[in-house]
Amino acid sequence: MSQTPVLDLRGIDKSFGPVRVLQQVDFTAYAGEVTALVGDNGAGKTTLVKCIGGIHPIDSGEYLFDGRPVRPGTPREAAALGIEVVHQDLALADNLDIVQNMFLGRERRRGLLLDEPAMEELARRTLAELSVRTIGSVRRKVSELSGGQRQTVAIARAVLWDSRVVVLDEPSAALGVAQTQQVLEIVRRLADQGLAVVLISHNMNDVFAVADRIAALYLGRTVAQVRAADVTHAQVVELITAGRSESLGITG
Ligand SMILES: Nc1ncnc2c1ncn2[C@@H]1O[C@H](COP(=O)(O)OP(=O)(O)OP(=O)(O)O)[C@@H](O)[C@H]1O
Repeated sequence: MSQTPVLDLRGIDKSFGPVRVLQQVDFTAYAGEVTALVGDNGAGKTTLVKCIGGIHPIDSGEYLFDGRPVRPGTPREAAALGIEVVHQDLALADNLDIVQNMFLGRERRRGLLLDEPAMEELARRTLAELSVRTIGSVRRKVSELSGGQRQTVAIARAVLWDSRVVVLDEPSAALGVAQTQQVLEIVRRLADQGLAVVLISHNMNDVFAVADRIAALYLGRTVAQVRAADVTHAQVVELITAGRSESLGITG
């Protein structure tokens, strides 16, 4: 494909002290596609995502955004590029309402005052574009929401800012079947709206339900970047657990 990836990381190394967590990792993600990032516990998925999102500086390697070299050094710098990460803990403030959470730290102001009507309207519109079902009033406290609704608010907060890339770290980890389904529908919709979506998941059903591409890490190394349509569940499980899939001709 001749299309330039939105995210293109090449030969990324990252160590914490003596521990080499990422070694020569390659990772690409394209606009309009869901790229699943898979790997066993400790494979380095979260670390890679934190490098992408500006939380961890990479030690070496190339980081291209729209084909241009970048080095986001903080989440704010990543956000300025249009990269948003929804972390596993969601980082929502329970005692605040949905609007306050969505604009936390990036509030809209009119003069000295907060522009509540504008924030409310934008929150409502963004949620309506995403939500499978209604989430109720945007003035509900986040503590009142279900797990799926909380995930929806966290995703809505991430896409509020003309984002180009949204990274979701295990969005369905704590959800039941119906809520997982809703979140997956949102994930698909984000890609259909033209975002590059990166989805970390351990659940092969979720991966195959929404992913266009699959990138597999094994012990901190990239072992495959493939189209989901070109591989089977069994092959991906083999990549995750053994770092190779004989039938793909990858030697690991
Ligand atoms: N700040 C840190 N200091 C030292 N080691 C770290 C640090 N962060 C992560 N690691 C180590 O790096 C390795 C990769 O961790 P990471 O959380 O990226 O894996 P993961 O693939 O996201 O795993 P999981 O699926 O369990 O979340 C692990 O061995 C972990 O102990």
